[in-house]
Amino acid sequence: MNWKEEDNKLKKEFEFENFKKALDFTNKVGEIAEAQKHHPDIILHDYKNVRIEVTTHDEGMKVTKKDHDFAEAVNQIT
Ligand SMILES: C[C@H](O)[C@H](O)[C@H]1CNC2=NC(N)=NC(=O)C2=N1
Repeated sequence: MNWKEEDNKLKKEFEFENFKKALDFTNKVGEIAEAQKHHPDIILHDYKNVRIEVTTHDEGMKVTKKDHDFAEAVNQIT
């Protein structure tokens, strides 16, 4: 599935084989966030699932091109 837009956020759920892979992915997402200076909420839950949610705080919590660019960069590492 691609990213869903809900509550003024882009959201996507990822499932991995195990906790280590989920954590590694989480760290890679963090690198992208730092590189783009655009930071998501990253929820690692049920030991092997990661939910990413992103919105643009500087625009009053609205979805902008920055969020779409961020989502595309995350898609590239999955
Ligand atoms: C100065 C700094 O780059 C800005 O405050 C950045 C930080 N990371 C950010 N992350 C997100 N999701 N939205 C923002 O508006 C935002 N602004």
